[in-house]
Formats: sequence, C-alpha cells, structure tokens
Amino acid sequence: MAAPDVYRTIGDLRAALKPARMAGERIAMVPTMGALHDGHLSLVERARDEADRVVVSIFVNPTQFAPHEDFDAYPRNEDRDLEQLKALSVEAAFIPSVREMYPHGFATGVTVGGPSEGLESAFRPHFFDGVALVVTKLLLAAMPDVAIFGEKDYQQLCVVRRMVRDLNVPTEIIGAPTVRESDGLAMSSRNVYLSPDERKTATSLPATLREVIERLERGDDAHDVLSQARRTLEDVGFKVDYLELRDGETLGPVTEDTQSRRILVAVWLGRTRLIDNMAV
Ligand SMILES: Nc1ncnc2c1ncn2[C@@H]1O[C@H](COP(=O)(O)OP(=O)(O)OP(=O)(O)O)[C@@H](O)[C@H]1O
Ligand SMILES: CC(C)(CO)[C@@H](O)C(=O)[O-]
Ligand code: BAL
Repeated sequence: MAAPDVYRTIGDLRAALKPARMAGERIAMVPTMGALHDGHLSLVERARDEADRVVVSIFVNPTQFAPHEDFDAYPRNEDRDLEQLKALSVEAAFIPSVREMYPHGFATGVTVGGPSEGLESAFRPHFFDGVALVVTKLLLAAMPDVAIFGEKDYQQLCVVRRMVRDLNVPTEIIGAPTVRESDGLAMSSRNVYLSPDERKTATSLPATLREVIERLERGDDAHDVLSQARRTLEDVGFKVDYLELRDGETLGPVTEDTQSRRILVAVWLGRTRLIDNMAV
C-alpha cells in the first residue's frame, strides 16, 4: 500500500489529476475536515466503488465557523489521517492552507437558499455560506466526476445538491448513509469533546429519534410526539437547538405532497454540539 500523494496547492492538484482525466479515468472526491473516523472511511469506500481515482480533501474551513465556535479547538491529526487513507489505497490527499484557499483580498461568496433555510441556519447563520463557498472551491479545484457526502450532515447534503444543480457544476453528488457507534451514536469528529459521562448520555439521542419514528409510524400526532421527545432529551441533560420533522426531499415543511419525511435534531451536551437525523 502506498501513502496518498499530498497536494497543498490547487495548481499542483490540477496538474496531478490532468493525465488521469485525459486518460478518461473517473475521479471521485471526498471533502472532509480531517480527524478521520469510520464514517469518513465509509465515504472513501463508496468513492472507490464509483471511480478509478479518489481524492480526499482535508481542510478545516474557517469560513464555516463563527468567531465564537471551535475552529481553533477542532481536532487535527494529519499524520494519522494519511495513515488511514493509505490503508484504503487513496491516491491523492488535497490539504491546502487557509492562505491557499482564501488568499489576501478574497472577496467572493456563495449563498444557497431553499434547503439552507432554518434548522442549522437558525443557530449557525454563517454556516452554509461557508460550506457552499468551500465546497464550490474544492469541486472547482479537483473537477471530480462524483463527490460523496454523508447523510449525517443531511441539511448540508441537500444544500450541496442544490448548489451543484443551480450552478451547473458537472459533478454528481452522492449521499452515503450515517455510520454509527455500536450504541447508535452517529460518528462525528466532535465526539472526542464528550466526557465519559456525556458519552453515555449521548446514546439517548439516537434512541429518542428511533422512538419518535416508531410513534409517528403508529400514527401518533406529530406535534405531541415531538414535544414529548424534546422533554425527554431535556430531562437527560441535552439543550435542544431544534428537533423538527421536515420533507425529506426539499427539507421544507411536510405537506400533502411529501413523499418521505425526515426527523432532524441538533443538541448541546455540555460544550459539545451533536447533530443527527433519520428517515421516518
Ligand atoms: N458518521 C458518519 N457517517 C457518514 N458520513 C459522515 C459521518 N460523519 C461525518 N460524515 C461525513 O464526512 C464528511 C466530512 O465531515 P466532517 O469532516 O465534518 O466530519 P464530522 O465527523 O461530521 O465532523 P463534525 O464533528 O465537524 O461534524 C461529511 O460529508 C460528513 O457528512
Ligand atoms: C463539507 C465540508 C468538508 C466543507 O468544509 C464540511 O462541512 C464537512 O466536513 O462536513
Ligand atoms: N460536519 C459539518 C461541519 C461542521 O459542523 O462544521
């Protein structure tokens, strides 16, 4: 197994991918912020199935963090990440500096409406502008045929799909299922912030979502079910940012035309913010 080639500039990445593209190879990209776990690795495996060549980007993107958020504390471990990518025979890692992505004088933004409204945006108003901007730049840097995003960040996946459609970016976006710990907690780089006690409590989050789904499928009133689930979460110590049932395709409100519903949640446990979602 060879370690991935590491590219730190957009120019070097483009030059390296050019021969593969000219030879008609299919290129897949997996954008990440590093601190890789099995959730990320499942995206890489999916990318492997989809393409001849896999590029994983590792970039903790400052424009999606508000000044009071955890940009500085965000876990970073490039050597360990590269070891994991080596084990999966990933050919290329794109690890740009903040200066490379946002050179002095940078003055452009990307704003997506539709699915970015509400949910995360109500609590992290800057977030999707930062994600849409950096994903646009990453896709333009690698020009992949396909890019894989996790359903764990379901609203992000919907926003990226909308941005790619609206801007005619020639990349197919694939959503991959959420990988969970054995007790059901969605894997997330931020789980390392949890104390041992908080980690035990955290398992109530997916358990509560599963109860919500069971009750909705039994036909219980959605408003009652959500109010009770919110109280359950608060009783075990979560502070709830949102717990909402949405149309699974548009992320708008559930209407008569809704084909699939999705329950989405964001909570705080001490200083850690957790998000999760499940199809109903
Ligand atoms: N448990 C998971 N299952 C599937 N995909 C995941 C999982 N966790 C993250 N991803 C996906 O990996 C990609 C990179 O995510 P990111 O690097 O932010 O990791 P993260 O674990 O979500 O970190 P954070 O704690 O910042 O939310 C995103 O497309 C995200 O949806
Ligand atoms: C898509 C992404 C890599 C953009 O920085 C990030 O939001 C993430 O890791 O989910
Ligand atoms: N996984 C999404 C990146 C973020 O929450 O900042």
